Amino acid sequence: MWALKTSQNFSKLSSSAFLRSLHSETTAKGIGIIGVPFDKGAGKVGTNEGPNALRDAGLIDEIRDISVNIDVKDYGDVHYELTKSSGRRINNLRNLEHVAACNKALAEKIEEITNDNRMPIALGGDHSIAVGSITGLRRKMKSDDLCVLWVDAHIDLNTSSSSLTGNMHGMPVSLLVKELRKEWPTIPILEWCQAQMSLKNFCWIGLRSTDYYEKLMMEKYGINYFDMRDIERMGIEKVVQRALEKINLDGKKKLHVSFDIDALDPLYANSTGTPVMGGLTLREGVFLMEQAYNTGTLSSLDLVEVNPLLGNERDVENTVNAAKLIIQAACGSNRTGNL
Ligand SMILES: NC(=[NH2+])NCCC[C@H](N)C(=O)O
Ligand SMILES: [Mn+2]
Ligand SMILES: [Mn+2]
Repeated sequence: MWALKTSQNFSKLSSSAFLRSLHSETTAKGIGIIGVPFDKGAGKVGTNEGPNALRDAGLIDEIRDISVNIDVKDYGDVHYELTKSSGRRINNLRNLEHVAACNKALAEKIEEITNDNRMPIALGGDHSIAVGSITGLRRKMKSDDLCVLWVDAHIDLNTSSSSLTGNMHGMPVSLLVKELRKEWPTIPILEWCQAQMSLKNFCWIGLRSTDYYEKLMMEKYGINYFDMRDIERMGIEKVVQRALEKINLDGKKKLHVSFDIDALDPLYANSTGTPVMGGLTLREGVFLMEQAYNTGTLSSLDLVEVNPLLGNERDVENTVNAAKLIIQAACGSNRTGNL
């Protein structure tokens, strides 16, 4: 009896020591959740309800449950104020003043979270929030230290003049990269966003809907992408490996994943504003994120475009659950259980 007790204690102790050592290698820091209740970049209302739908479904506690070593802090939601709003389109941009103000506030929050040595997870919100999220991350880095995996049905590369909708969730990448800076007029309220990334540090996975101008840009700049056909041909594992080789061959860069929930097939995530049939399965989405986590370079995440006002009750539940699984995978959750 005594012997049994001792050996139990011993194995308990050694396994938690083992876990600690594993974690200090992979996630040396905690996690910082920031809600971005924002829908002014989208054509439909409702993504502003995304962060609370995820919290109400137990996201924060479920991340805590992944492991005793996980330290999660919820930084609450981004708030912003408009000094004045014309309420009109400016340069074809819908709600520009809101997009500018919200993203400026978000960039500051992301900077604060990274200063606290935590991995920021931004809960959208529509995809325009990637502007603030990536700008905030980049503040403490050199131009080439960050690479981005953009998981999406869309490429979100429109500019103010090419966009057919004026919705800024279709434009975040073109605001972030230097190659497309000349395509933009000077917009003083966006001056804080410095467009210093290079397209060569981006790779897309899951594409199946691009506009004509976006396709032209893909050709012109030889953009890195793996569309649904590539996933069909190679399988998700190879696709993610190749994508990471393209943007982070030596593994020295930090990896940001910008995950638009519409990358998933509407079967799993129908509660989103611009669903496109023929997307990733939930298993592929989770596996992709597990691979990203396993590189040990994953340092931030956006999970965007969950819209609890769209679809029926079942759609909302599925979409929120899918988003939670993706986020948990980014935090090191293991599908066969965690110690
Ligand atoms: N983040 C998104 N869901 N983007 C959808 C963009 C759709 C379309 N390309 C547009 O510019 O409006
Ligand atoms: Mn999309
Ligand atoms: Mn998107």
